[in-house]
Amino acid sequence: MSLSVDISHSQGAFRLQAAFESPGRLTALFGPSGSGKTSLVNIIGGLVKPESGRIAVDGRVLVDRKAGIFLPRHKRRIGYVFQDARLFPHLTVSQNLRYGRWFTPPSERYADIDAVVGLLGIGQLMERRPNLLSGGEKQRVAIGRALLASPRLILMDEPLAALDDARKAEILPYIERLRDEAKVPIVYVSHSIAEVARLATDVVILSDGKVAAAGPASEVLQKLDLLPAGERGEGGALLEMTVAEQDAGHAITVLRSAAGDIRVPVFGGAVGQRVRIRIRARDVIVATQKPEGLSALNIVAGTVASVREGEGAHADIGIDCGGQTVLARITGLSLRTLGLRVGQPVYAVIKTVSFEPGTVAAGLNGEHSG
Ligand SMILES: Nc1ncnc2c1ncn2[C@@H]1O[C@H](COP(=O)(O)OP(=O)(O)OP(=O)(O)O)[C@@H](O)[C@H]1O
Repeated sequence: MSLSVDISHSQGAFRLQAAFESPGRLTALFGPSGSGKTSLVNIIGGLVKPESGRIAVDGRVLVDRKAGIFLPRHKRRIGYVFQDARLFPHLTVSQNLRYGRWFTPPSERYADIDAVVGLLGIGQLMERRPNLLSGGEKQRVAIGRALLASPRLILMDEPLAALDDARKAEILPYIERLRDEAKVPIVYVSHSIAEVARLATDVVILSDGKVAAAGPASEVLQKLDLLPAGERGEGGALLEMTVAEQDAGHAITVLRSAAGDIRVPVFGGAVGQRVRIRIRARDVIVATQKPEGLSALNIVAGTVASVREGEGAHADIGIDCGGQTVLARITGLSLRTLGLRVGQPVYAVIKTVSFEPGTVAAGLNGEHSG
């Protein structure tokens, strides 16, 4: 899959100038309020014609101002999912879903209704009208309707923003399945690191209309200073691991990767299941010798791979643990006291209880670029 964007556009005093390439299945557009996320979504969707530039999805050009190409909205084959589900109130779920298919020529329909209903777990809702659905159920139906139009790209603009935490938790696994099984690239707008860390294969950080960083989620979420200020404390490493053991007696799950074992509060996956965990940089302690007599259950050996001193009193230490990088945010004072330098063997210490629900999730199925 591929999404290629290189556009500029002015709206009043605001100038959006965005260029990035994403090979991933779910590209998160991430940034603070007013950074240009919705403007970019509107340009990708064809609601706004950019002053200059080009956008292509899987090699298909949606707009290329130099070449005089501007595909109108209805020819872009883009499925939208907004914050509010926007279902037709007078139609049942089944009718809402089928509505999505009307506008796609039969020869171009790839989405099968039974498969979509199964993917989103909405089979028991088919005869209900939207007013009898919970917020999370409505959003699942809205995703189904978008998917049944057999789109070539799905644009999700803060689809969870209107839901409470319990409803968010309910719907996230379905978006993960969509990402892994639907074989259609997704652009996902959010300003929550928790969501982005869970879902994104690739991340584009927008700041004041410009791309501050773009690349694989595991790399971009380590650039703490580029993350929106309010979310910086949530940034850190994303590690791909496998469920190795369930220690029911202690309500702990042991995860394994080349980085070593990590113990997290019990997570319901089966042994062998791939998971992705987020380790916040602020939850990691660096030790130059293996600590003993410590309550923290996770002591992971590694080597200092990078040292970046921030503008404040802190420093970000990248620790290579068996090929995956764990990031630690420590004070500049600790950096100097410990004399940390690239290549030095160290231990990353992480408390098990720092892995709250949502920091451990199903891993990516299939290849990164899918
Ligand atoms: N039609 C318009 N005319 C002039 N300025 C506009 C127009 N639409 C948006 N803007 C400005 O463009 C900037 C980017 O807005 P945009 O809605 O894209 O940001 P955003 O990142 O999606 O924000 P949020 O997270 O709050 O939705 C803002 O400063 C906004 O005021």
